[in-house]
Amino acid sequence: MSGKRPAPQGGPRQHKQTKLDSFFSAASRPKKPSPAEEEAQPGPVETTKAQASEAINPTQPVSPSTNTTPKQTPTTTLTTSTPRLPPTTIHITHHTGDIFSAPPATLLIHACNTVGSWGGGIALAFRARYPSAYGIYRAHCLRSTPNQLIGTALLIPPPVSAQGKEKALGHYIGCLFTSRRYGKTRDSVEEILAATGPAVRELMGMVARLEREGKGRVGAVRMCKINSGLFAVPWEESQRVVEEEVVLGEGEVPGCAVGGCVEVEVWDR
Ligand SMILES: Nc1ncnc2c1ncn2[C@@H]1O[C@H](COP(=O)(O)OP(=O)(O)OC[C@H]2O[C@H](OP(=O)(O)O)[C@H](O)[C@@H]2O)[C@@H](O)[C@H]1O
Repeated sequence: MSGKRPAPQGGPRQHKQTKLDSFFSAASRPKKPSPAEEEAQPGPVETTKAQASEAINPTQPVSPSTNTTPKQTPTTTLTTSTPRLPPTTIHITHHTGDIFSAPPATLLIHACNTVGSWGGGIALAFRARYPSAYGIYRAHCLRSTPNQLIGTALLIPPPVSAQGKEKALGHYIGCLFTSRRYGKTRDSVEEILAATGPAVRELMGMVARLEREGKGRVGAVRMCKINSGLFAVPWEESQRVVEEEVVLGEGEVPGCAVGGCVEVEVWDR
């Protein structure tokens, strides 16, 4: 079940980004090689960082290939005073209840491994409720390597033609690839946190792109306490990364943002 993988190394990436570091970090991530040609999946959407693979069905994905993330430019530009669009950040509010009770068009976010398993924790609940989304997630994982997926995201719009129940829920599913594997071979806390910021940022950019292209509209964003269960990362640390290290630039801001802020409702039972 679990892939064999050496125990997490003791020297994970340093993790003390500033907002500006974070602002540019995602854009500098290595791009995936050319996208594998893919069979049309029955489910809706998918995307990886540099995967230009769209074309799954009418709901269409959000390909990051035309992502509008700021181009990687010499770091010297960081200090220029050229006015940019004011950055947008994420603000978390806490709620008690069932995350799945969300109205249609809500984006539900959870953390995932990169090997294609929704086998435990809230992922298992996602799998039961959104079987076609699980199929898309799994196929997506099988087309890429853990190192290609880590720190990326997958946005799965509600199915247009799948089973009635899942379609009726009308939820967007947001997968954050925050650990390469799961169980005992999951990534270290530091690695998971280092992957969380870029994955959240990419997901927000995917939503923005989807909306810009007229392919959908996210009304609200809900998230579980990502990484805090089976991945064993204290919730406060993930919260800090999401609120302090994710800075959205031009083209990365979902339409539900208000006043330079995207509200992410964190739901816990
Ligand atoms: N049914 C339910 N309804 C509502 N809330 C539920 C719930 N079950 C748990 N929660 C809460 O949801 C938060 C996150 O806790 P989780 O342990 O789920 O996720 P995580 O982000 O730490 O880890 C990700 C890996 O867990 C999975 O399982 P596998 O690796 O496949 O085995 C994935 O696939 C990944 O790999 C915690 O606040 C839990 O209290």
